Amino acid sequence: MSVKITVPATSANLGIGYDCLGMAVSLYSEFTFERADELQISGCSEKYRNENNLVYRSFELALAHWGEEPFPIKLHIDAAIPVSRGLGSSSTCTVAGIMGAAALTGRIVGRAEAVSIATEMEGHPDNVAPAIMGSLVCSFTPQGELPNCIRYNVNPNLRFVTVIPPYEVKTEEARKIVPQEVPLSTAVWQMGRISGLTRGLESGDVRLIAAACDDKIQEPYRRELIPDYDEVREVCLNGGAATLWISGSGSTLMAVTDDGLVAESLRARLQSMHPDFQVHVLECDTQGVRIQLA
Ligand SMILES: Nc1ncnc2c1ncn2[C@@H]1O[C@H](COP(=O)(O)OP(=O)(O)O)[C@@H](O)[C@H]1O
Ligand SMILES: N[C@@H](CCOP(=O)(O)O)C(=O)O
Repeated sequence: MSVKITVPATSANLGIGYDCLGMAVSLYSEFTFERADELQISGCSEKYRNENNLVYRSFELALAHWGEEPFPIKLHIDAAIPVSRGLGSSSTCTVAGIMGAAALTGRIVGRAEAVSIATEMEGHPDNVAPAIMGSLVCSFTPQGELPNCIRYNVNPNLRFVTVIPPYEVKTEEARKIVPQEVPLSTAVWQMGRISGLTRGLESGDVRLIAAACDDKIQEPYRRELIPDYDEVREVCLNGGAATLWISGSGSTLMAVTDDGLVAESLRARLQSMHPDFQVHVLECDTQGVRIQLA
């Protein structure tokens, strides 16, 4: 028996919601698992074809949670989501490993448990929660409890113009430049805007989305890691997008519009300016991780 796990890309933070907001989007990576006599990994770069592969480490972690011994697998990865661009490639690996372990051992794993194990692996729930649950998710973890995940619908008229530069930004490095403490005034600034952004994404009110998207915690520091930030932002805002945020820790930039024509025009313009970038018009993914037995 083989099992195919499909996991959506995720845009974490959405600018204002550092480490607590994330949204699943319509770009996917696929992971096919079957039992084998020895570990075999294909479809990814050579450096990941070993037992340190994040998918396999997450597979082992999930088995350990359930008191099961690890066993070798044949794993094939078909990833449309590029690595270290702020679209949650690491979360796709983590989520796939957990769901692959459940499927191959015949275990039913609920979304809450999957989010909890995945958060242990990732360190923060903002990518893994929407990758598992779909849609827009706000997560927080009360002391000593499992993560609480609040799922919001996203207005289907919204389009996310996703601009992926050819260079990486490693999340680990991008976390180091975010100040560990903020003044009270910054905390207050962020709180109101997080509420405004979730309501704006639900209702499709792009004016509210634009007003709320003004982060002071991480974007002012991380934009320095993305040489094309200023130019892409200007093109998107002048071209009719409501706002733009750094997706996750970058390097991807994501502009928001409720006008499909604006989205397509921006995609064409940015792609012709930067043939070496990937530029997609994405929608919110409402389903999250999918499992198919073959
Ligand atoms: N196909 C893959 N196989 C194994 N590990 C992967 C794969 N894709 C991504 N990863 C892991 O995810 C890491 C990238 O994570 P990160 O820097 O957080 O960026 P991202 O925004 O893409 O999640 C890689 O260094 C690697 O450890
Ligand atoms: N909240 C995290 C999100 C990182 O997302 P990624 O897709 O860049 O891995 C952060 O901002 O560090």
